[in-house]
Amino acid sequence: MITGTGITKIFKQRGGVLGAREVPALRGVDFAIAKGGAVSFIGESGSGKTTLGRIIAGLETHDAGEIVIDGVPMSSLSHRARQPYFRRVQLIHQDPYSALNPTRTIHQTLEAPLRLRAKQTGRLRSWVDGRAEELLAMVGIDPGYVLPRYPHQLSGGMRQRVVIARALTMDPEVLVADEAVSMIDVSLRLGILALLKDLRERLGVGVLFITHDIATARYIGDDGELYVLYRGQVVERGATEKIIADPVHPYTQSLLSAIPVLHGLERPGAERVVPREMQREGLPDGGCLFARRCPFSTERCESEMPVLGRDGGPGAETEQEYACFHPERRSVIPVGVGE
Ligand SMILES: Nc1ncnc2c1ncn2[C@@H]1O[C@H](COP(=O)(O)OP(=O)(O)OP(=O)(O)O)[C@@H](O)[C@H]1O
Repeated sequence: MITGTGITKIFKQRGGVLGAREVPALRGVDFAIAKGGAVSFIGESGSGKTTLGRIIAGLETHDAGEIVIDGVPMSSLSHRARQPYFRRVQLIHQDPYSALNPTRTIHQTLEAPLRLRAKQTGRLRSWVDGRAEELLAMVGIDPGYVLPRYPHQLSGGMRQRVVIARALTMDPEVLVADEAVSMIDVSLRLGILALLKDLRERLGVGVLFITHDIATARYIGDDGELYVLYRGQVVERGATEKIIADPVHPYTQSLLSAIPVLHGLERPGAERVVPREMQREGLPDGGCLFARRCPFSTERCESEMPVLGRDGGPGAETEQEYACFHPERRSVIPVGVGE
């Protein structure tokens, strides 16, 4: 189990004439990823998804908050002592082209981490080659074909499978898949998503899926949890299917309204939420982060920041949380014709 409480990250960007400026990438994010669970973080570009994934994988520091892995708060450990914990979280890079060293064969790519793993777990070195073959077979590629080859000799889809196999060398509990299919050919995407789903079922490995695309979040974690991030804040959280069917936050509703309708098969939902153009000047200070774009915002939204709250109170049957003063369910998703 991996949990985060109040995860906050502020980047200092060197500005032009105005000097350095602080960019809050994450504003007190709470999350929990259970073993074998599927959690998706969704949000538009700049919402803080990648930063959060990197923090969870131990590749980025945070300014406030706590990450707890298997009951151990990471802040209580030295940098060195944290490493075995962060080994349990492996990041799958979105770009399979730059993620693999072009000068190494796939055999060499897998051999190095497997040797380390053999040492850590007291196995013989002879275990390494067999394990490399096993992992490649597990991700659906022929070891005999792939092992002697260099990355440039493989398709994007195959490379992404090798990247996943490499992540599995460390026996992770959680795979962080950051836009894992965005850079590979559309025709190969479903195969990679199906593989991640399969690994969840077969190995019980948890998947943290980071995406701007609600359809992929739905595919990978239809039984999981969805977190909707907007400008570093979780604005809605709950069971993926529930949020997709019944979004409450206007930002989530606007994301779902943007899903294209399949002509002849679907018709648009009864309502559509279209965000207003963002005005650069006068960004809300202290108010709801979405207020200036929200078609339903009121004076209160401009001056007070809503916090994530539970629907129906503690113990409510469905646990859906949202940060909005004017929650209203709107049926925005396309519905099948004849339903
Ligand atoms: N190394 C960095 N230095 C300064 N600012 C950064 C850095 N990394 C991210 N940011 C800023 O932090 C905010 C969140 O970025 P992040 O990449 O986490 O968002 P994202 O939701 O993953 O976006 P995308 O989908 O475009 O990758 C953005 O405003 C970004 O400009």
